Amino acid sequence: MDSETFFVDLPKVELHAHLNGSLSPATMLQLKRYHADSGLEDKTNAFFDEFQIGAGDSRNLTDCFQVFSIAHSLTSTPETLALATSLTLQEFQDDGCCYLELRSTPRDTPQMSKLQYIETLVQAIQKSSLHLTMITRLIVSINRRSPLEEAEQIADLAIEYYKKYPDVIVGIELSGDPMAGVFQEFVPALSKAKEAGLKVTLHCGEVCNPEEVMAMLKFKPDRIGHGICIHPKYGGTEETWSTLCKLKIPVEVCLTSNVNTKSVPDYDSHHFKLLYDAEIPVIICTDDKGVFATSLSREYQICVNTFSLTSYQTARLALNACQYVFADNVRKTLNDKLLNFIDKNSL
Ligand SMILES: CNc1ncnc2c1ncn2[C@@H]1O[C@H](COP(=O)(O)O)[C@@H](O)[C@H]1O
Repeated sequence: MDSETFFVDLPKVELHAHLNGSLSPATMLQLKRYHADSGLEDKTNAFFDEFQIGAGDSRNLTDCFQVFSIAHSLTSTPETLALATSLTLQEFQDDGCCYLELRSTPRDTPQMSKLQYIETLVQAIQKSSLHLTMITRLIVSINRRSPLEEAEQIADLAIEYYKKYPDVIVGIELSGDPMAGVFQEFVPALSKAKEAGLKVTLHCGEVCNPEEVMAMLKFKPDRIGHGICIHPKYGGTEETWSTLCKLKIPVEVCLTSNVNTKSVPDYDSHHFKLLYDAEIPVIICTDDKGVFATSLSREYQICVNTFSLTSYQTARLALNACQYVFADNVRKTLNDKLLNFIDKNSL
């Protein structure tokens, strides 16, 4: 088996993928075509080529948050949102993903309410599950820029939909520009969701803010995203690092996203190695595969090549990731799939 095939064939779980950042150029083109065919206004023409942030791009993490509005303008009706979701799910499956936790921020648009946004995603996921082998679950996102009433509203909707569709909705998360908003103010909304049974993941340490990192770790989320500025070498403190080492909260690691937004200088100096060596659970993820022109199999390949992991270590990485999926009832199925792959390939 050549190495590229190995990384695609390896059954992988994707636990950190923002829907509107995951739209591939092919999906965006289909959405544009849909707009043209149905007479919907397409405001993206002038900006379409600006969507991807590549390796040599001069844009940074702050600039990155502006590009999402390009995708947003193509997913503002229930039909386009459903189309974007089903095309994206198909792409993850084609890349060898066997379980996906898709995340997205419900938003009001002239054509749909937040409630319709969640309903549309749930329906699109359920419909796709009829022909896909990949299992998909949904994490509802709260944007750090949201006013508190909106965060509360989203938490209430997440709880309502979790009760209605417990086999689709599994968690809630906090994301968006890390320079905006104050974590503590979102704690009541997140706690309410947690008490109702939803799992919680937080974007944590994407920029240097040790006080916030401490508050987030003390909140004891089920997972954290990125976890860059936690070790003192990366803008954290002894306290933030020792707390993470003690709590061993699993970290969703997004290599290319961090390199392309210049949150870390290059792959070699990515904090994956520190986390891995400290035996903190790490899950390789894409973040925004469309924006950063990547795929889950490519992220595994980059990780393995950068840190010289053996095929056995690679398979263990994918196997361990299964333990941290929010849908407890599919863990065994995923585990068995990986063990089968390891066995079949004599790893
Ligand atoms: C690069 N690192 C990141 N850090 C923080 N938040 C991010 C992000 N990448 C994406 N998002 C969040 O996901 C939204 C787009 O998908 P949805 O409209 O929700 O599907 C962005 O607007 C931002 O809030």
